[in-house]
Amino acid sequence: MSLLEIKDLSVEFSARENTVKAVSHVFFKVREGETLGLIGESGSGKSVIGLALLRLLPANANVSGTVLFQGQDLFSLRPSELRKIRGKRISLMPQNPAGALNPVLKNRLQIEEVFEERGIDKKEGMKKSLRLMKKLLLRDPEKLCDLYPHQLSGGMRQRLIACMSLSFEPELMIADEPTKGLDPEAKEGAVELFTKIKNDYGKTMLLITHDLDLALEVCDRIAVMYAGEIVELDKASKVLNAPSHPYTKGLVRAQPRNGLVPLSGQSPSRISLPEGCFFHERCRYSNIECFRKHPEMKNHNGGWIRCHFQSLQ
Ligand SMILES: Nc1ncnc2c1ncn2[C@@H]1O[C@H](COP(=O)(O)OP(=O)(O)OP(=O)(O)O)[C@@H](O)[C@H]1O
Ligand code: NI
Repeated sequence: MSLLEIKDLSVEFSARENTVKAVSHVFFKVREGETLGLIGESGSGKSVIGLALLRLLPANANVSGTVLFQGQDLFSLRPSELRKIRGKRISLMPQNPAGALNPVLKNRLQIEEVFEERGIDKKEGMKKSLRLMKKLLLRDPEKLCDLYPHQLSGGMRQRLIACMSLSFEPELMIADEPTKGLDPEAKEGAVELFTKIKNDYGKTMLLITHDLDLALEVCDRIAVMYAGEIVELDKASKVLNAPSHPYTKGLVRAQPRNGLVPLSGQSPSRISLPEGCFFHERCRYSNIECFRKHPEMKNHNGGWIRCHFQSLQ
């Protein structure tokens, strides 16, 4: 069964006299126990999806579509009902973990405060967090709790936040750019961390990342975003080792291990998107049809692709 189902999700931001189309007609399901990756270049709409489904976007965001969590429509919940889900049944590890911790509070107090805010006994919560910290590769967690956030490395901070999120036993974890700003060693640690969260705790995850190595190691399936829409969705190994969409091919070739061949050109303006395929200007296969007609998502070798010429690839 799908734990999360997103149907026709669109997000527009009104900014002065313009409208920015951040996310357009996104569909996907995340099955119980599955890790779905969201990849795509900066500005493609990944974080906005994570924030939209928890209704955490600012007031100038116009959101449409349906988000079902265990069959329950999150967009029709009252704020009090949503608060019971947010941070507890669905946890979000934000894009900037440093910003998620208060710099003047020792780690122990941060953890206790998070439990208090959610109406959970802080001593109980602390015990649970410490147990998780031991399991999730943090040495000497007691000592770590007596330090301030800035005394921890980026990787340690991330583990601390992961433990805090996991202690609420969320059914779904959303992690936004968990390896951003980490050094190579900490990045490897993050792969280990998320693999453990997935395998030992069987968590269902939505993993938003630029880090294709992390995505390949941890994700079961991957959705590739371009200019606010999904252009390819398939098993992780297929998307990253044998991509079908010309954009995904470019993204994979731009990886250091594949020669760092950059994808030329820029993604289109989100204020006036092209009529045809959003990728046509940068695509080496494009022709007149791509210029005129916006491609629909189609089945392709068991996955999904938004391209007029998938049969040629
Ligand atoms: N509050 C906002 N007001 C106006 N536009 C916004 C707002 N938040 C996001 N956007 C726009 O929405 C689009 C998608 O942004 P988003 O942050 O989801 O990208 P992303 O894929 O997460 O990028 P990155 O990889 O850099 O984190 C961008 O064009 C961005 O400028
Ligand atoms: Ni983002």
